[in-house]
This record gives sequence, C-alpha cells and structure tokens, in this order.
Amino acid sequence: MLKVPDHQVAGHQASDGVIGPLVDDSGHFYKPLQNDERGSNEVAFYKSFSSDACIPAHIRRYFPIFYGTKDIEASDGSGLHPHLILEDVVSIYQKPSIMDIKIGSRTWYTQASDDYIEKCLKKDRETSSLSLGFRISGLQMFGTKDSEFWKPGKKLTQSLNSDEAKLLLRKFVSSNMPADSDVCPDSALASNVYGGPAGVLEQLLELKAWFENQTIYHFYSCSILILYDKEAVLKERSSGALIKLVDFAHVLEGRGAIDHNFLGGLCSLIKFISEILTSPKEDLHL
Ligand SMILES: Nc1ncnc2c1ncn2[C@@H]1O[C@H](COP(=O)(O)OP(=O)(O)OP(=O)(O)O)[C@@H](O)[C@H]1O
Ligand SMILES: O=P(O)(O)O[C@@H]1[C@H](O)[C@H](O)[C@@H](OP(=O)(O)O)[C@H](OP(=O)(O)O)[C@H]1O
Repeated sequence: MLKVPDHQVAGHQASDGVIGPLVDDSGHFYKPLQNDERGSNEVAFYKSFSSDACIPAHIRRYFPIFYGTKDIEASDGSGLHPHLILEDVVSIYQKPSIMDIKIGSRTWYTQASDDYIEKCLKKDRETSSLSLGFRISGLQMFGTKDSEFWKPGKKLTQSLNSDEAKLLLRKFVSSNMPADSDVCPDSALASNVYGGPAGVLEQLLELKAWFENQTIYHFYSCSILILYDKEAVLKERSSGALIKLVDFAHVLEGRGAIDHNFLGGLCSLIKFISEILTSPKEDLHL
C-alpha cells in the first residue's frame, strides 16, 4: 500500500494537485521523475553509480539502494507516472530526527541555462550556501515526550549566519525541545549522535576521504541527510545515527577533476560538527 511519507523534511512534497514521493511498508521510497532533464539525469546517475565497480562498499552505504524505475499511480491522482524506486532510508527508525543539508556553496554549473543559473545564484546568496558552503533545507526532530515534535519552516533554517547554523546543529542533538527559543540547547546527545567511532563526524570524515580522491562525479545541489532516533539514543546510549546522500538530479561527470564545490561544503559542515563536539556547552549569544 503506497502512501505519502510521514517523514519528509525538504524537496517537492505531495499535496493537493502537487506530485510528490510515496512510500510502501516494505522500506521503499518512490520518487517521481521530474518531467524535464532532472528526472532523466537522476535515473542516469543511479544506473551509473549502482553498476560502478569502482565505488567502494564503505562509500556505497551512504547512498540509498536503487531498485530501478516503475510507472505507478502518481500521488496527485494524475495517473501512471515513472518513479525511481529507492531504499526508504528513514524506514528503520520509529521517530526519526532528520536534517537535510544541501552541500556546496553553489548549486549551479556552467552547463545549465542562464535562467537556472540566475535562480540558483539568487538562492545561494540569500541562503547560507554561499557564505557557509551549505544550507539546511529542512529538519524535523522529536522530543522525549510523545507530544513533542519540531519542524521549523525553511525560512527559519536556510538563511543562517555561522552562529545561527551552529546553534541549529546543536538544537538538533539536544534533549530539551528547542521550539521555545528561551531554552538553551543542552547538546545532550551530541557525543552519541555526532561523536563516537560510528557517529556522524566519523561518517562525514569517511565520505570526505573519498571526495578527496574521487573524480567520477560532481554533485551539485545534492543533500546530506542526518538521521537518528532520539529515544533509541537515550535508551541505548549508542548512536544509530546515519548520514545518507540524496537528490542527484544535478550530478555531472567529474572528468578527472575533484568536486571542490561539494568537498568545500563538506569540510565546512565537518568543522561545525567538530566544534560542537569540542565545546558542547559553548554559549552562543544571538
Ligand atoms: N531515499 C529516501 N528515503 C527516505 N526519505 C528520502 C529519500 N530521499 C529523499 N527523502 C526525503 O525527501 C526529501 C527531498 O528529497 P530530494 O531532495 O531527493 O527531493 P527533490 O524534490 O528533488 O528536492 P529539491 O526540491 O531540493 O530538488 C528529503 O529531504 C528527505 O526528507
Ligand atoms: O531550497 P528550496 O527553497 O526548497 O527551493 C528548491 C531548491 O532550490 C531545489 O534545489 C530546486 O530544485 P532544483 O535544484 O531541482 O532546481 C527547487 O526548484 P523548483 O521548485 O523549480 O523545482 C526549489 O524550489
């Protein structure tokens, strides 16, 4: 049985008259192909990536598994529409806290149309992309009580300065609910989610090591999802946190060159997370 996902934090979402992703109860995420070249580009990327023997297994695990494409009934009732069938990377969590971070200081590339470049340039300047090398496209987090849930709108997450981005990344791993802006985030889960041998920082560093060498792909406008389950972390004191890359509608061939745009954004994100781990109680005055 297909349904609209309960946990989607960014991107095109299914609503009245708007086509969006669907999920089933077997752990699949169905992303509708966009009608323009973004749809065919993303299919081409997944086909190439999933069959490329040069991608090491420890890197492949950061990407959703690709199960092909299929025509299914679109969420907007418009009839059969081609969808990517992907691993639903959220399905293993009961109450997933999710952050979508679009990586890179620029989301455009010279091969794109003038209109597209202009649109992206404006967005990159207005958000933290240009200044920080990434922008937080969306997030949701659960609290410890059943009623506690926070999903700020993108206006609140995308256009942050450096202190504001650090504060939001701290809120994301705090046990107290951050919706009340008077409450100072306690960063209580930082060492379990961001830190530790299997935590987010180690995963980002592993990804970075690959990006320092790989010249096969250039990932424009691609996001890193950070995923964890607060209850599980508080109960087991282990991480269970994962990072996953999503959105490959704007992947280009690397042609032997380093993807310095993605790599730069990734290094910047790593610096933020590292600083939170080294000074979790830092008081940010905003
Ligand atoms: N494989 C997946 N499993 C679970 N959730 C996913 C998966 N891929 C994407 N999502 C969810 O959907 C959101 C949007 O994904 P994605 O960026 O691929 O869509 P998009 O419509 O192309 O976005 P954009 O408007 O930024 O181009 C993500 O923030 C995440 O919440
Ligand atoms: O970050 P936001 O505010 O969610 O804005 C969207 C984001 O910039 C996407 O990357 C972009 O899709 P592309 O990268 O595929 O262009 C989309 O364009 P669209 O609405 O024209 O699809 C924007 O709406």
